Amino acid sequence: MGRPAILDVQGLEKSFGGIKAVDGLTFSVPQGSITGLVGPNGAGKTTAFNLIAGVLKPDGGQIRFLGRRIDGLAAHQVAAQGILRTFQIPRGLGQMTVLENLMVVPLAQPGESLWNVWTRPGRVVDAERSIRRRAMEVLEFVHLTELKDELAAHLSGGQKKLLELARTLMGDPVMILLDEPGAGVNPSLMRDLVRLIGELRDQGKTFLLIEHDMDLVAELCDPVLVMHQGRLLAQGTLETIRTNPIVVEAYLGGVPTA
Ligand SMILES: Nc1ncnc2c1ncn2[C@@H]1O[C@H](COP(=O)(O)OP(=O)(O)OP(=O)(O)O)[C@@H](O)[C@H]1O
Repeated sequence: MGRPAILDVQGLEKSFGGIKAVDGLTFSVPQGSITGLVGPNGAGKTTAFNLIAGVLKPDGGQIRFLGRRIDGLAAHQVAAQGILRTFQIPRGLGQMTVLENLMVVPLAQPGESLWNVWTRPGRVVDAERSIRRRAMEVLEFVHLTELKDELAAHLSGGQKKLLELARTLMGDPVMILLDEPGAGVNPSLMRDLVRLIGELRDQGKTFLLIEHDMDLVAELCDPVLVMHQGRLLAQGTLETIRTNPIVVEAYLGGVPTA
């Protein structure tokens, strides 16, 4: 018996003009897993992520999270259900400190409503204090406390990846979608990132991650889902998919011949 699915995707479809980026995609993500989503360039991985996260609306198909339909919900509604995806730190936030980057994560906070500012200022101050406390806890967890006053733009590639993960943790997600966590990360920070993802999984969180670095996939992911031309081509452990001739063919087809 496999682990129960936390996320279930059925027949998902998305076209851009004449291009079927996601074309009948069906897969599920086991609860408590670190599931890898791999595939050659243009396979549709990023589009699939954006459909799950509510950044894009599907043309067809269904997405269920913990048994409830989430396809077609807006990103903030998907986030409220417990799914958060990492985004590159937007350029504007580069000029804010690491701590501020966490404090401005849009959470449903009473301070957001002007009505509360006028009628219950004390509550707003309390909310800000608790956001700050939470941000400091998250920074401690990802080992960025010492850099809390540094501008985000000054961080290294790996530190930015930690900050991206930290921003999702502000919302205490059930499931985290990680977009190429290994890209541009030096080996020592990579160890930190791998350890943190493992710890968060041990705390009960589920991960779905897009990654091109197969060493990182080998270390972290089980199962691994292979996408090709908008569909699921194969799934299993990395060892089984690596030696699967259909997968090898798909990857070779995607590599330009020099
Ligand atoms: N906004 C868009 N408008 C038009 N075409 C798009 C758009 N987004 C993606 N596509 C196309 O959809 C297909 C799938 O792209 P997608 O970025 O999802 O693939 P991917 O597997 O994430 O690729 P990579 O590994 O290179 O990031 C590609 O042919 C791409 O050119």
